[in-house]
Order: sequence, then structure tokens, then C-alpha cells
Amino acid sequence: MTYKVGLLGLGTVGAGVVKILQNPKGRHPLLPDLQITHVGVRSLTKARDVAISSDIVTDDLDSIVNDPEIDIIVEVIGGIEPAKSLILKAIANGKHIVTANKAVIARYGNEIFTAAKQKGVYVMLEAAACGGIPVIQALKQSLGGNRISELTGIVNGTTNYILSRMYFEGADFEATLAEAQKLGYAEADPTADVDGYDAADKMAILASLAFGDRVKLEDIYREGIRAITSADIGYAKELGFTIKLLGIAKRDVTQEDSPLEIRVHPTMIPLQHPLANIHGVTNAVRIEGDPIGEVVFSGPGAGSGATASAVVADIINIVAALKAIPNNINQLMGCSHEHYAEIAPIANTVTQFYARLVTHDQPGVIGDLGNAFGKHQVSLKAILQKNTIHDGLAEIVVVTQQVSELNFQQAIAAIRDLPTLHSIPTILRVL
Ligand SMILES: NC(=O)C1=CN([C@@H]2O[C@H](COP(=O)(O)OP(=O)(O)OC[C@H]3O[C@@H](n4cnc5c(N)ncnc54)[C@H](OP(=O)(O)O)[C@@H]3O)[C@@H](O)[C@H]2O)C=CC1
Ligand SMILES: N[C@@H](CC=O)C(=O)O
Ligand code: NA
Repeated sequence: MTYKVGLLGLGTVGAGVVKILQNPKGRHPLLPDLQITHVGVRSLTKARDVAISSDIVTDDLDSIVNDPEIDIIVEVIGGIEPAKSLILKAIANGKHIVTANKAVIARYGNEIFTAAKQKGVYVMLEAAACGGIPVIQALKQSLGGNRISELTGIVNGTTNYILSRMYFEGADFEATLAEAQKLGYAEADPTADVDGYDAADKMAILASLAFGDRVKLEDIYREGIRAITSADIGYAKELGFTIKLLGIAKRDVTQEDSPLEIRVHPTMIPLQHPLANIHGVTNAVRIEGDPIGEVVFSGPGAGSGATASAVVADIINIVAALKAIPNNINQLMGCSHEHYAEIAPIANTVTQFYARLVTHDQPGVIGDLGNAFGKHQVSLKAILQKNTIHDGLAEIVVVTQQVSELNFQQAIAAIRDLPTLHSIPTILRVL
């Protein structure tokens, strides 16, 4: 039996999907059972880098999701609308969904999965988090016997590409972002990558699968990478660290009903940590579970072929499940969470901090800083004072011991009031 696929979007990911399906030799034996019968795009005149008959390409995407012949809709147009409405219409019409759209799933997953459950259809989303890395399948299936206590990852390829180039080559932020866009890594609006929104979307999805409760996007503490400068990268190197945009989700599994800690922010990572050597567009997710211990997945987090690999895997899974159990949903492929996780406030986080401060270069500055930190129970692990930078100003870098976020922020508020302080250009958390 042939399964008919309606493909919404023929950009970076959509074109990658077409290329795989057009060349099935040596790949999974189910691939020849799939046929892309319709492709939906915005522009009918744009040049495409895949050979596809213009007869099946349309700009009327509603006609695809309403076509009774189509079994599976692959949504790779991105953005919230019309993607969300098209997914919901397709579900209402009894079609199975494969999507790479973390923005829609992170915001409307509740509505979409509830509708899918009612209609008895699959919504598959492997490409929506960490591109080609099969981490969603691992969380839904392979790690099902574990109680997960921590999931930490580099989940955005664009920012990892930028930070790696800044670290190794001293590359310029804007120029490197433009390259990431050209390579097809960045979102249509790259502020989603740079400001951590894309990573937060992915962490909402990954954490809900890892910890068993849905996560509201607005509950995730988020910072992007705009504040990172070559000065911070230089200090990171000097102190034996690198800087990565991390998503961190953890729960104290020894305490019943303990809240979930979940945050996305640039982080100083010691060079010996498994995530420190993940460079370029590569993503990695480190999961700690009982009884497995530590497991690390890494691979390409963005790009045409890598992301299409995940999309096609989802399509194959649906087809295999339909062949095996046509009228029932395979529970290992669904998302059945009904409750929202209780999220710990960021003020409760306990972590180390790095701060780069610019002060007036005069006697007593270090004492003032030490007093302010000490008064708020913030112990320092390292302090670096550089030569006067210019015009009577000095740069001082501190790394704290493990402290509570609340105490640290109170100390910083007190330091901002010191007459000897000029500015605090960067504050980073340290892993
Ligand atoms: N690029 C990547 O590496 C990854 C992307 N993703 C996700 O995959 C999805 C697609 O990304 P990507 O392929 O990069 O995006 P592109 O911008 O390259 O492609 C989007 C495609 O959707 C079509 N499209 C967009 N809006 C509309 C609309 N309103 N009506 C009709 N067609 C529309 C475009 O048509 P036209 O070509 O005519 O303009 C284009 O073919 C996004 O959700 C993204 O987050 C996930 C993982 C990695
Ligand atoms: N823009 C995203 C694409 C994949 O999800 C990224 O850079 O990771
Ligand atoms: Na993935």
C-alpha cells in the first residue's frame, strides 16, 4: 500500500525531505511506500534546488490539508500561523502529522495533542528539538525505564555556531550570524535563535518528555547570547572555561513533588565537561537518569539533510505503526501528558556566577566588592584584576562559589550602588 504525504513547505527542511524520498536506495525499505502527492509553498515562481513536478506544487495549503486522499501531513513551513491552523485542520480531517515546528508545539502542544488524541492520529516531532539527533524518540521510548533527574543541552545550532566561531577565531557576531542564516541554520527571524527563544521552545518540549508534565513556555527563565563579548571569551579561556547557550532542566527526584528547575542562558562550562567540546552547528543533550546514569546524545542540530533525516524517520514510524496496528495508537509514539509542571522560581537556583565589572581604579574597590558580596553570603572562588583599561577605569572579574541566585542578585544590586562602580557589562552562570 502507498501512503500519501502532503508536504507543507519546500525550504531548507522541505527540500531535504524531498531529496531523501526521491532517492530511497539503501535507506529504509518502507520509503518506496511513500509518495509526496502535494507540496505547499508561498511562492510558485521561486527557483527550487529540488526537481519536483510543478503539477503537485500549490500555494493553496488548505486544499492539501483538506484532501481526503492524503494520509500524512508534513508541516515544515515554520512560524505560528498558518502552521498551527493547518495542523489543527489536518488533525480534524483525520491526518497524521509530522512537524519540525517547535514554536507551535511549545505554545499550542496542549491543544494539538488533545485534538490528535480525540481523532486517534499521530503528531510526531523529532525534528523539532535538536534537528537530526534522535533525542525525542530516545525520551519517548528507549529511556522509558528511567527516572530522569537532569537534562542539559546545547539545543540551538545557530548560537553554538556563533559562539564556537567567536571562541576559536575571534569571529564577529553579526557576520557569523549572517553565515548561519546562509547555511540554513537560523530561524526565519534569527532573534529567535540569538535571544534564546528557540532554545526555550525546545527545552519546553524536551523537559515535558523527560519529566512527564507539560511545561509552560512563560515559566522558562531565558537569556540569549547578545551580551557575550570577546572580552568574556578571553576571560573564559584564561579561567579554563568555554561559553555555550545551555538549556538546563532538573528535578530533585529524591523529594516527592519537587518543582522543576528549567532555564536557558549562556553558561560558562569547564573545558573538561562533555558539553564543552560540542562545536559549530552540533547540538548535544546530556541526560541523567536512574538507573542508566549519564547518557549523552550529540549530532547536527540544524541544516537541511540532518533535519530531514528526523522528519523522514517520523514518517516511517507512522507508516510502520499504521501497518502493524491500523486502528489504534501506539502509546510509545504519543504524548499523553495532561498536567503542567510546577516550576521553581529562578531566585531559588543555586549555581556559580561569573561577573565582569568595570570600576573606577582607586584604592578600596576590591574591599567594597568583597564587603557587598560577603554581606549577602556570596563567597568568591576567583577574582582577577586587570591593568587599568582606560581613563581611570579597571576591569575586575569574579567567579563565585555555589550561591543562591537571590543572594547573588541582592549583592549585585548593592554593588550597582557603590560609588566606585562604573558598570557591570556581563553576568554569566557557571556550570
Ligand atoms: N532549518 C533548520 O535547520 C531547521 C528547521 N526547523 C524547523 O523547520 C521548519 C522549517 O524551517 P526551514 O525549512 O528552515 O524554513 P524555510 O524558511 O527555509 O522554508 C519554509 C517553507 O515554508 C513555506 N512557507 C512559509 N510560510 C508559508 C505560508 N504562509 N504559506 C505557504 N508556504 C509558506 C516557504 O515557501 P517559499 O519557499 O515559497 O517561500 C518555504 O518553502 C521551521 O519550523 C523550523 O523551526 C527545525 C530544525 C532545524
Ligand atoms: N534555528 C534552529 C534550527 C533548528 O532547530 C537552530 O539553530 O538550532
Ligand atoms: Na531531534
